[in-house]
Amino acid sequence: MILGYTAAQVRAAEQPLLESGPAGALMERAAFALAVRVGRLLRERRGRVRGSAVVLLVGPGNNGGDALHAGAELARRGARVLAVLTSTRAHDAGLAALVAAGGRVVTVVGEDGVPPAGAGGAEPVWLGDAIAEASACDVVLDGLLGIGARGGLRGEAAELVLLLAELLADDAPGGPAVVAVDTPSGVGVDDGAVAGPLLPADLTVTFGAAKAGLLLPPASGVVGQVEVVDLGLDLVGRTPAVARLERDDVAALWPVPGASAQKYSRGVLGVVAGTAAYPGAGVLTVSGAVRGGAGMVRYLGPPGVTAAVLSARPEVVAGEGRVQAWALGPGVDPHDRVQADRVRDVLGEALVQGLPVVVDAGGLSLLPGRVPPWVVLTPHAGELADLVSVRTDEEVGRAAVEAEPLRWARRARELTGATVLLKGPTTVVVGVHDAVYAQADGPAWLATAGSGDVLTGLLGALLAGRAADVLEDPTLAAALAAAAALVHGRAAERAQPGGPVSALAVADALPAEVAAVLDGRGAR
Ligand SMILES: NC(=O)C1=CN([C@@H]2O[C@H](COP(=O)(O)OP(=O)(O)OC[C@H]3O[C@@H](n4cnc5c(N)ncnc54)[C@H](OP(=O)(O)O)[C@@H]3O)[C@@H](O)[C@H]2O)[C@@H](O)CC1
Ligand SMILES: Nc1ncnc2c1ncn2[C@@H]1O[C@H](COP(=O)(O)OP(=O)(O)O)[C@@H](O)[C@H]1O
Ligand SMILES: [K+]
Repeated sequence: MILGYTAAQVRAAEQPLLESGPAGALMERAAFALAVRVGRLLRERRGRVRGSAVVLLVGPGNNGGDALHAGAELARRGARVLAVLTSTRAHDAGLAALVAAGGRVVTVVGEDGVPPAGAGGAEPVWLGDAIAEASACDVVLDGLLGIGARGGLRGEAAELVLLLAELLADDAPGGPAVVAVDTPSGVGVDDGAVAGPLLPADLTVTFGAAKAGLLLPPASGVVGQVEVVDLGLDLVGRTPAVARLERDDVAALWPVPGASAQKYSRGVLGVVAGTAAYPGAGVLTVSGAVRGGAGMVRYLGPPGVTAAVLSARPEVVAGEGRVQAWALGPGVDPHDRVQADRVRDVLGEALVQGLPVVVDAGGLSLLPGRVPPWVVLTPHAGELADLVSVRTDEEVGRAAVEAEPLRWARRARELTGATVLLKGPTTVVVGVHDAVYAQADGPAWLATAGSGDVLTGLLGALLAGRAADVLEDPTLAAALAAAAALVHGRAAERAQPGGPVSALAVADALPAEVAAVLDGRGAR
């Protein structure tokens, strides 16, 4: 599990180490680890460190200090290192170390070509020249802002990043790798907000612990691979702001049949999905459930859709009967009276009986005022925007939700009482006690019609398999939702690595992905 902490939590955990060790020791350790990692990257790209070109983008604080010290280490190993200062202040010891190691320092600040005070006599250069150097080097280190950032980048740093990011986005492969120092500069360290220009990173080397903003969307889309440098911070007892499950965590959550299992004990899922207008949603939802490992699936819907469901998945049983959980709503047009009433009735009954339920798509507008946390909503951004807008006098649009997914997922949880899984490139789950998960497991190919229906069925199967546990401990609902998002995302990659997938292909890849997750755990 990767845990993400706030800037304040990391600073508090650093404090005892800063007080007990010699001045600058922590930064030197951080910078040395950064240099080792960048050295590895340079060897992968150029065969060796000596002779390679590294450009440091340096801001006013300790984040710039990290970049300068790492640059000094790389210069000692023979790299050609250029530091570009974007502020009138820069970390003194870092500057001195870089200069002593043979690095060059330029500044893009200063009026009329006069170098700024306190920048070690840096040579003034035009912004365009600094950008040309950065775009032609092997690795750019983004050390403009770290956990001291307040809001997005401003001033010369913002201009530099805007233009460089545009240039690198347009460039064919072969441009520099971008390594973010601690965080891509200017991201919301605690909330993953993106306000202003950013340099998307290939790799983020983060110090002490992952910062929450690196895991949360939209920033999670620009961090590249995240590597945590262990600085020995003691974070025990501090509740992380966000968690990201990995395969081992999911293995521990997944219901595995014991030797004496039978289909009913494994969990029966009831599905109400699909209408004459959207029959495929019924097929995809039951496919997610059957392929995801439900003990049994019961389907309720119009005769035409039932026929399609049974022809695609003969394992399904049509009609009513006892279930341990429900999956409701994919392909349900709220104007289709019969199927909409069925969703309402089933939901009402499930709430009375106290059964876990997944509610998706058309089912979201049929939800009563308040529901318990073992009801899991699975909207995409547009559906969540509608849900909030209908229940408040706030006029929320899809773009607003995409800009601040966690904020709006929390709002939806507050308004409904449900556990909320907000789908997107990074899927955010908010559950009981404000537990937050952020999963980024699927390729962008997963953004294809019907793939959300498969997730609904899969999560339904999971809730049915662990229904009693979820009711006893409702915090589990969010963890299971995050687990379903992981398996769903990885199944898409497994279905066609690096290429397009159809929703049904994602469902078909679920058994192999579940087996891979469980590999080594054994049956319990
Ligand atoms: N603690 C430790 O021992 C260790 C810390 N480490 C490293 O330190 C980093 C944190 O360093 P930090 O605290 O100096 O903050 P940092 O992010 O470099 O810059 C803040 C400065 O930028 C400015 N500024 C703020 N917002 C701005 C904006 N939007 N646009 C423009 N400017 C803005 C603001 O200046 P002000 O506006 O207040 O004058 C402020 O001075 C951390 O990420 C990690 O890399 C590691 O070495 C491990 C050991
Ligand atoms: N850019 C992306 N990268 C990875 N996964 C994505 C991306 N965009 C969407 N997804 C995932 O694809 C699925 C789409 O679901 P949804 O929007 O409900 O589609 P549908 O309603 O057609 O089934 C979700 O699981 C979502 O998390
Ligand atoms: K940075």
